[in-house]
Amino acid sequence: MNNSNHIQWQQPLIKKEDRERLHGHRGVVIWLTGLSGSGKSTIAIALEKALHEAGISTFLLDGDNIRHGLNSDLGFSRKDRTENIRRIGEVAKLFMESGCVVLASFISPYEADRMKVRSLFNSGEFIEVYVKCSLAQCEKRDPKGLYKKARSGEILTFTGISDPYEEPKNPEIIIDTEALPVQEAVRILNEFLTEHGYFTKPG
Ligand SMILES: Nc1ncnc2c1ncn2[C@@H]1O[C@H](COP(=O)(O)OS(=O)(=O)O)[C@@H](OP(=O)(O)O)[C@H]1O
Ligand SMILES: Nc1ncnc2c1ncn2[C@@H]1O[C@H](COP(=O)(O)OP(=O)(O)O)[C@@H](O)[C@H]1O
Repeated sequence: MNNSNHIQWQQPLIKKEDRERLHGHRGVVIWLTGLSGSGKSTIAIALEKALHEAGISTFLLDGDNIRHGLNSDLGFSRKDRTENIRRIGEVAKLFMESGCVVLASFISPYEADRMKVRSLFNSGEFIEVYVKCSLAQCEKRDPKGLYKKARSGEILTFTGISDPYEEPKNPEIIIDTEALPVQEAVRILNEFLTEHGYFTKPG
């Protein structure tokens, strides 16, 4: 039953801007989308380390990990992927509002689902990063042996093989991991955040 008619929004005294002042930087979501094996987790983990060492409050949300807990009831049908991304979008927003730099690493294969997540945020709070890598290269890397299983039919509806991946239409950043080493991707993302004022102490 939907009880939303009987729920009222509570207005807290402490706002996002107050928490950002405490952290000394802005809250933001860096949303990494791309094929399995494109390098999303590798880049997110390396970026988080660099930011943490620079004194930035971070939180990493990663596909495999979230699917062990919060989203353990979801599979890989179109409907479940959409619900997966919807819930993660809400979680990312909570962490962003806590004043953290959120690194969200999910295949998130559907443009409409990513756009819905984006619509939860104000301008500048959501940065979409397309971690670009050809299917051939992802399959060559196959870090978890999943492409092999997808080709043999052991895994059904596998992104890129038997399920779609829709390339982002207007991502803020494209990182081509066939051309750039991990540390260069980290440098580019760090530079973007610095140049756009995310690390300056909010007034
Ligand atoms: N069928 C199928 N298709 C794609 N991926 C699969 C599948 N089955 C399991 N896995 C593993 O689950 C990880 C992707 O989870 P996500 O939550 O990021 O997927 S999605 O955004 O809901 O499409 C994905 O992680 P990454 O390889 O890091 O992308 C895989 O390890
Ligand atoms: N330039 C690069 N950027 C990111 N990962 C790379 C790069 N070159 C090679 N790799 C390798 O590709 C694999 C990417 O795996 P992973 O980060 O788990 O991808 P995803 O999270 O997108 O599934 C890792 O084994 C990583 O070491």
